[in-house]
Amino acid sequence: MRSTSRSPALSASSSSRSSSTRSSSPSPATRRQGDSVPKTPDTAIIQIARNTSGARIVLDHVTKSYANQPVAAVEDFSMTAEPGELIMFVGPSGCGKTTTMKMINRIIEPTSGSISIDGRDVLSLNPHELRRHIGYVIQQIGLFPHMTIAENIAVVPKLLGWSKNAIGDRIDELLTTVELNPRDFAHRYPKQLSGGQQQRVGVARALAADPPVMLMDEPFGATDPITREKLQAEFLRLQDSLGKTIIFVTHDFDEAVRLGDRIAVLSDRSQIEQFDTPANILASPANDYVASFIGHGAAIKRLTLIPVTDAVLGPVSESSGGPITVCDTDTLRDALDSLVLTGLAALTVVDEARRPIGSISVDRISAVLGADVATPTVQASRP
Ligand SMILES: Nc1ncnc2c1ncn2[C@@H]1O[C@H](COP(=O)(O)OP(=O)(O)OP(=O)(O)O)[C@@H](O)[C@H]1O
Repeated sequence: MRSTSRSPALSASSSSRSSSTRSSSPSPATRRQGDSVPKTPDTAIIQIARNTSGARIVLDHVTKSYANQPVAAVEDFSMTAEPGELIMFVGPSGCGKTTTMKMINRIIEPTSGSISIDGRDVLSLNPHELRRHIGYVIQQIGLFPHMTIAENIAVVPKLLGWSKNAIGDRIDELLTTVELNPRDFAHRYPKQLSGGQQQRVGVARALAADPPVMLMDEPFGATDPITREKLQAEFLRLQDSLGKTIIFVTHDFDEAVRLGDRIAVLSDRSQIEQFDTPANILASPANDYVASFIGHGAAIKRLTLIPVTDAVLGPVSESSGGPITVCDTDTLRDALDSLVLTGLAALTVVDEARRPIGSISVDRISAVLGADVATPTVQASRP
């Protein structure tokens, strides 16, 4: 099931889930609709929110059984996301990815098990407050159509009682961060933006209160492949500087490989088939299920993760010395693309100052993947 189009603010204000006080809170099963919402934020939430550069999330034996369903949607799920990690949930439709993720900000309440953020039991916190401090981005974006872009981004900071000036500064900063000029975009309405631009605003809005945790449910799924790739690249740059702890749900294994620090490959009821780095999963799938999920082209996918300098480079004399070169910051996949496109046997690898440091060929790329290819053992000269 895909997420609803509720924004963090909307889900906070329209949710019928109850609030509860810390430590003495009832279990999820006994929380009642209509419990009062504390006016002042819970101190535990303030402490979580203070840690803006990423929090540790622990899910411990979490199960979710929906009413009248014969089997659990999520069964006995345990996982730890370290501070600043970008964890990808990948699995087929209906396997429980979204349910698992939505239990972290309590849009969905677990049936049993515990979830903590930086050691604080999420299930004992006020869910409305909690959601204001967890960024949430979804495929359907969920921008409020009757609000300008600036007003959309301002929703959560307003709820948190920020001053007008602080909110204005934050809007400018965030729009600039997601590469939308505030002067051009702040006063437009969502329908006056392209899908990709709206998605950027969705990310900006989720970041508004500088949350330590972001939950992202197929955020780029509705965009065309070119926009999607651009949004992914921007998002990676952003995450490099922000270092949030992110749980990111996707159907797309290639997206998981491209973005994730670690990937959880899930099967029915959110059973973890493998939880590891993209490189390790591609190199050693844990079982047939994971291998079939990776699909064809595992070798090519692995090349996208390996820098060209991991190959034993040949002497520069092996390459044509022509104008087409490969940078030492490129991946082996980039090098392979260039070799295929030029039809050359080898290409020169250059450093940042464009000085030749060696050459790369298809054989040398294959050797990195463990293929038994005889390549001369001349080491590249490196400055
Ligand atoms: N509110 C609900 N009531 C009953 N069953 C539900 C509800 N929400 C989800 N389910 C069921 O729980 C299972 C997991 O759903 P979930 O949306 O978490 O899967 P998913 O992996 O995110 O799927 P998709 O990739 O298609 O979004 C599915 O079998 C789904 O039909």
